[in-house]
Amino acid sequence: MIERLQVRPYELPLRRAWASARGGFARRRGWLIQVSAEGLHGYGDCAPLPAAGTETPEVAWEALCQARAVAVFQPLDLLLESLAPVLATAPAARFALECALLDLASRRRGGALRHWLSESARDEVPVNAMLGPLGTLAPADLQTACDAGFRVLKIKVGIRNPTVELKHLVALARHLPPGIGLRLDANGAWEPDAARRLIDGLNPLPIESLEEPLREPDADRLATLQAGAAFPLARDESLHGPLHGRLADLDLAMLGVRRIVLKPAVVGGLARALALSARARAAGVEVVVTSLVESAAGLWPTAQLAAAIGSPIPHGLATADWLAADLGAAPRPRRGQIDLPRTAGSGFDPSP
Ligand SMILES: O=C(O)CCC(=O)C1=CC=C[C@@H](O)[C@@H]1C(=O)O
Ligand SMILES: [Mg+2]
Repeated sequence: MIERLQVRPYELPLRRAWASARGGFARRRGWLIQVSAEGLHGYGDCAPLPAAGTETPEVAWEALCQARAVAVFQPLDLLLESLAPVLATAPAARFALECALLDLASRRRGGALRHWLSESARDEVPVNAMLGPLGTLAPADLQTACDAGFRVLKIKVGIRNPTVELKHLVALARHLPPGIGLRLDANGAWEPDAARRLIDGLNPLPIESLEEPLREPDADRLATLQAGAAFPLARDESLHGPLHGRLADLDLAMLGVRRIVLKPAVVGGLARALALSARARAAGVEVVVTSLVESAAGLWPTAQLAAAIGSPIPHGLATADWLAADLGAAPRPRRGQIDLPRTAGSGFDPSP
């Protein structure tokens, strides 16, 4: 039975501004959720980012207020169901509440959250380095990430002229050690012709994947591009535009791409992301989990989800260093992976 649900606002500055073809941000604002029962606490993070596909902060706040109003004396496993109508359009709020409930439930059981999600969860998660926008990068930046043990380096593209960007990528790739791949994210920047030319130019380079190449990403156009690409194309935010309501019964082999990117705060929670990933992998589609550049309270359960999914492809969870302050100790990669603790719950504990 839930005894208390607290919602605390926070605001965390970034060390340097985040930039992408969809805009950026210099700070992350959200709410730390704490659910309490029998002397134990569970935590979740609601940090909406509409550009990535979540609800607005106003809609999330409304949903959290409703949750706070009805939570006390509810059984843990019934809260989300009782709020289904309001949470249907508030995935970041739903994610936060579910994380807090599952963190508490797994602490009560004395096991790690990943084992609540899957008995065969791994204890470590391979992750990519997130280097930021291409225009800011020199070979030394890539070398630093390689020296830290990352095998996949993610770079934001689609911000400057495509010909300039291609030249820059060719120059950077010349300095890459063997076995290192570049993960590019265009965040929907290009028209089909520009995307086609870019992909032709990228094909000889060590590109690990390319997220969201197209401004209008319909499945046929993506499939044509994918057929000419030597690496996986991935859908991320375009899973949640017009497709969103149809995701539940969509054949995921028909998305036009070889990979999907799942952000549990956009999908509406850990269990939903896990189910979607199982369907994707059964359809032969690769899955990558990424953060929403949120606080440690959101990053820990997202890393637990990635461990439960168990996909060997590096996940986008090395974002804690982008924040100049945090709500607690965050998962930090070592040698290109996050090692998850054996302790009960998600791994998050708030700083005193
Ligand atoms: O994937 C990563 O390594 C980090 C997460 C990440 O890149 C993103 C998080 C939030 C918003 C986006 O700009 C971006 C993405 O589109 O994947
Ligand atoms: Mg992306």
